[in-house]
Amino acid sequence: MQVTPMNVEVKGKSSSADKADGETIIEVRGIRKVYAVNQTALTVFDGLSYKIGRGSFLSIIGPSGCGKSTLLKLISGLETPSGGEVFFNGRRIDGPPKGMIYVFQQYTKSIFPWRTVLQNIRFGLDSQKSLPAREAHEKCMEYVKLVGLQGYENYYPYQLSGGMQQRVVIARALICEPDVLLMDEPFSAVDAMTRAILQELILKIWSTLPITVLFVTHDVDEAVFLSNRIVSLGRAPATVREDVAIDLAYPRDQIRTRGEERFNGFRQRLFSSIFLQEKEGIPNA
Ligand SMILES: Nc1ncnc2c1ncn2[C@@H]1O[C@H](COP(=O)(O)OP(=O)(O)OP(=O)(O)O)[C@@H](O)[C@H]1O
Repeated sequence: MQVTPMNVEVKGKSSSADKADGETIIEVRGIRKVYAVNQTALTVFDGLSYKIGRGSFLSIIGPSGCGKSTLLKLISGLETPSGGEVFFNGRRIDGPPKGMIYVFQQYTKSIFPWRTVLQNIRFGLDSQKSLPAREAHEKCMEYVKLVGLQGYENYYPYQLSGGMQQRVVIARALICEPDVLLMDEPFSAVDAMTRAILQELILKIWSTLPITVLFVTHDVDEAVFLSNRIVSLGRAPATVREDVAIDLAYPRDQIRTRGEERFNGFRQRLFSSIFLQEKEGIPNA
């Protein structure tokens, strides 16, 4: 399936091609997170602070189990910090706030198998019940186009590939017009080529819509390809080990960008930092 060029104009929002980190949209201030595991305390964060600029594409990387997903859950209000605070648009978060949407890795668990593509996307609009049926349909169709699924709107999930199902989930998230899209390993369940295509798709979406993307991934290359900033966490209790501005030019291209010498420079620096930590954690490695 081809990624269609996007000519969608999302009503009520201006397009923001200039994606330089803007004012702070999210602030994590001195957060602690302690889990109780088998009657012992596991401290994942012990006073982490960080500010995220509006409009950024920030990837969070780090060794396995360092707390990447936990950080995303704390930011989204799905998890409560044991100490410290998270602010979104200057307001302290004390539960999932309006304006943030979570996209998980396991699209099969987020998609409704008994609903068509259009009906799945329509579900994202259900909070706007006042929207007349025709307008709702037109809006859903805009998002079908945005994710390149035109022609498939009446298909059921079982009739779609994994990558197409993840597109449905992304469209359903975006139709809520969030300020922040939180993505936790969203492409790790699809094959390598589909993943490369979805990476380009999410970049096109990010450059079209005024959204901030927080993206958790194990894949350093994916993080460098997508992000304008990468935070690399150390092992728990996690601190920010590296905070790198990825100043490769946008629009990025799977072949040209990955061939750039500076792409490899970023990749090498971040990969070695994580790899050495992973190795330290394995006895006799
Ligand atoms: N609900 C929970 N209860 C207890 N421990 C948890 C819970 N959620 C996460 N943990 C633990 O917290 C630590 C951080 O987990 P988290 O999933 O945030 O790490 P991660 O960096 O995203 O991991 P990975 O890279 O392997 O996906 C891990 O040791 C994990 O076992």
